[in-house]
Amino acid sequence: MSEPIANTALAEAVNAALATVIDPELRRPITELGMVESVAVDDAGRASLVVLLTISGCPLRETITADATNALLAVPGVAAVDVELKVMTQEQRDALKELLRGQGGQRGIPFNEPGSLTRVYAVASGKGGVGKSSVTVNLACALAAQGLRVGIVDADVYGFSVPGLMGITQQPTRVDDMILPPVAYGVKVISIGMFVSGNQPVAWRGPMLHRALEQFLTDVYFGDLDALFLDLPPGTGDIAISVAQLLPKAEILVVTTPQAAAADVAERAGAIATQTGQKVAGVIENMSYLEMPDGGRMELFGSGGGQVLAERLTATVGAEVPLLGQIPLDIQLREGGDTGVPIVLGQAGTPAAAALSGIAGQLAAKPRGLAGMKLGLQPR
Ligand SMILES: Nc1ncnc2c1ncn2[C@@H]1O[C@H](COP(=O)(O)OP(=O)(O)OP(=O)(O)O)[C@@H](O)[C@H]1O
Repeated sequence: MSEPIANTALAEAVNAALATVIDPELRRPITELGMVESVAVDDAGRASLVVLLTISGCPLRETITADATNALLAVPGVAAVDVELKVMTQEQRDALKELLRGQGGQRGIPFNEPGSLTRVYAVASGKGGVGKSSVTVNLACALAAQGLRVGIVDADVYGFSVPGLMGITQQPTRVDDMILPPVAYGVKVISIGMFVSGNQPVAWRGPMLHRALEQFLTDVYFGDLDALFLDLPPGTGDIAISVAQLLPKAEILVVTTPQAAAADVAERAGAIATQTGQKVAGVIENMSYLEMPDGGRMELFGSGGGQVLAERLTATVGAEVPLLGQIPLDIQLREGGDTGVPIVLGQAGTPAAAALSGIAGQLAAKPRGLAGMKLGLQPR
């Protein structure tokens, strides 16, 4: 253990600097997480910092080392930095888990707690290939870019594609029974794809899917989120039912193409809400048109499907279901998906990115979910 820093002003500046170092997975200052074991600065201005990692193979050790070094070098009076990495003891890890999960460290789905303000959106579609995953990823990134805390659960078990769309190759870190999701563009992402090796198909049936989703929602540490998106498999299968059971507060976002036939199938995906008691937050029409070089619009997949679907769902569920936006076809949207840089971040000026950001803006404008919130009144 090193000596405490004698110079109070320097000690304060060093602590303040370390408080700016954010753990890349937990997204909280390393000082709050009990990750700073000790810090000392000698007369020559050489700082010695001991950082406690959650697990020995922590994939982000280099990021933490570099961030802590840079933060300390910015402190006047610090000329050089040595970082020693150690691993937490079981006791320290337990204390960390308790800090993250709250007193008693109980396990459960945090988004269902009465005080949870997270808005949960289940992104559904009638059929595959309409751009559900691309829309999910872009909405999440657009909200994160606005400073919101956002997570994605890629529950599209048969066609998981979110990690690829966001350029994520890192595996989740396990801290005992707690899973820390990789973060890309400020969005915490967990996917079935991170738990199967290579490109193996997931041949799971209903009960297993339900358990996998339940585990994601219980064991993955998302922290306090403003919005959580679930990318569902296409159709009205088991997962949609599981989501309704596991996250009754989840609102459904239905993605469709403008084609009348696609809207017909999508209506079934949205109408499931009448059976599950969920709310339909809105319809998103994707692949609405292709902008021609002369400024004209070619409606490759017909037109009007999104509006018709919104009207039909409004009638079916008995509450206003708005058409939240129409996203044009854009090669750059597909390319952004292929390279792992969502179009709202990589090509923000394009009409497709503007349409996606417009939809994200409508979601961001909604107040954080207050339904079922406790008033916090205590009987005296
Ligand atoms: N507006 C668009 N313009 C151009 N390409 C698009 C657009 N939307 C989606 N795509 C492309 O269409 C393909 C299918 O999109 P995506 O994977 O997002 O669909 P999906 O509905 O999630 O499919 P599945 O349910 O089968 O996983 C991808 O290659 C994607 O890049």
